[in-house]
Amino acid sequence: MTQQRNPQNDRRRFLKITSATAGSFLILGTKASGGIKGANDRVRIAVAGLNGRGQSHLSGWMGSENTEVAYAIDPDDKVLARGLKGIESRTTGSFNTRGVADFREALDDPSLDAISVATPNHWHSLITIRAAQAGKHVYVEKPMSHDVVEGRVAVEAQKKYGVVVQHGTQRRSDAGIAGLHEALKSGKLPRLKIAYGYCCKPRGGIGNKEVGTPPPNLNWEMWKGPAVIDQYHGNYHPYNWHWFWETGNGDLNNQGTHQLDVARWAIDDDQTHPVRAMAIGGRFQWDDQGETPNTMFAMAEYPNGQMVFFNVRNVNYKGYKNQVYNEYYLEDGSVITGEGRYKILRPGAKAPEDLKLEKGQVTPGGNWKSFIAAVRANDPKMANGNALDAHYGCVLGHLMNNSYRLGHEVPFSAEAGQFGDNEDAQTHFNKLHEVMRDGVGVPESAKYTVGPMLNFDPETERHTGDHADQANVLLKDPNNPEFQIPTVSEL
Ligand SMILES: NC(=O)C1=CN([C@@H]2O[C@H](COP(=O)(O)OP(=O)(O)OC[C@H]3O[C@@H](n4cnc5c(N)ncnc54)[C@H](OP(=O)(O)O)[C@@H]3O)[C@@H](O)[C@H]2O)C=CC1
Ligand SMILES: O=C1CO[C@H](CO)[C@@H](O)[C@@H]1O
Repeated sequence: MTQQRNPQNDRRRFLKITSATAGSFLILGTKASGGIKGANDRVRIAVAGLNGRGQSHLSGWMGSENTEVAYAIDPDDKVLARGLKGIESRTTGSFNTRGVADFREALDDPSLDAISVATPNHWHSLITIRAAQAGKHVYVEKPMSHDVVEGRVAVEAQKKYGVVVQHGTQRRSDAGIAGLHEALKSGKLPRLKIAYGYCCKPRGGIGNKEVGTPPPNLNWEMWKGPAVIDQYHGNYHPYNWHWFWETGNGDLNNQGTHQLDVARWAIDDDQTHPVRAMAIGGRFQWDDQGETPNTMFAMAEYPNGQMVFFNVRNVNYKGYKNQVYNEYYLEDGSVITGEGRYKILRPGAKAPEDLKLEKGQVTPGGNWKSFIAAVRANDPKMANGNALDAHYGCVLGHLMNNSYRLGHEVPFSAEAGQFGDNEDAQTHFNKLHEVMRDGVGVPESAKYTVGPMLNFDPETERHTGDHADQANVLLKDPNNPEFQIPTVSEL
């Protein structure tokens, strides 16, 4: 996937894409409607990935003023045709949307302003990087990166080409959450000790599917892209790619990316990455093909001593408690809960009290309209959840996952956690363990996977110390030759 700079494009340094994809391009189109009606400042956006979240992207852009979906992109003929039909019926033919299997074709169009990415995770950084090089603004779904190294390249590409990159962490557009974090950082509230994220939503196993040949409607090379996958099986798509390491990041960096990002956002502004991270968990009860854990307790520590704790719990059971939110443990012993409408339980108090806070600073309009406003203003600073914040939030999860992936099995017991002298971590892990033992009914014969405490250097973005050699391998996925992530110096 080689690209060369085209100096003729002054506005966005459009890059001509020189390499062709394997296989032929599929070009479809919605019914032409007598031409584009919008004024010159109409934002023309491409949507990549049309199956699930891509539908929300389409609705978001269709609900934004003077914005046209110029391209619909999907490597699956059937999904693409269905997507185009939906666009046509929702816009009564007023868009002139082109359907393509290969995003590079959209990036090749000088009249395109932006691309929104709702593909599986292994594509997010590469499309972001190539779009930035082509001078296109990017709305990229969470997690912006599938590994640590590609996330950094995406950050540098955004900086170099000056495009807007907004991360699909829509809580970044919530002025209520921004207000709480501003209050925590300004000293109006007691100092934050632990930012705790929960991703506890019930899910089920995915069974086992035989390896075989991809269906004829799927351009498998374009689906795989940068991910090295030995053999196709039907469990990769749609959606269940989340539970395989080469394409997904488990629920920690799936649903959990939202809560990881909120937790990291609450940490002091001068902190970038944690210096230590570890995780313990397992894939309990489901006898299936999935690789990522359905249960996890993880912790990370920043250079200033502030911590992030995280809890993933997906195994359903009678009495399941849904927890998809954040909590804030403060140094004076207070605990803040609630999202948007916060309550604080102060030490010694019998009940929590309402926390009345000023709204914080965000670009207004919610996640979709704020992005369009930033694109129209050509101002990357207006992004609610910019590339750098996206990187820091995603890396937090990647480091926890790295620890888990290097873990060893120990008996399923409350003593399994190895948190040094961190009593808070032991207390919170014990709560998870009790739910898994008493609620879910995980048998004593089961095993936890306990990851090592990994050290990380926030400057070099490399693991250091014990286990560094193995952990550094996990910082960068292998890529297929045609879809290599460029290095920063190649940008
Ligand atoms: N912010 C939010 O609240 C949410 C965010 N998301 C994020 O959105 C992303 C998509 O998730 P979801 O829709 O659930 O996943 P799906 O698997 O349902 O959809 C992904 C789509 O992308 C297509 N695709 C694969 N490769 C490419 C490519 N190279 N170019 C264009 N399209 C491609 C897939 O093709 P095929 O049909 O062949 O599989 C599929 O249609 C994820 O990263 C997820 O984290 C998801 C839900 C909510
Ligand atoms: O299951 C899901 C629904 O909510 C999440 C919100 O981002 C998705 O990413 C996830 O795949």
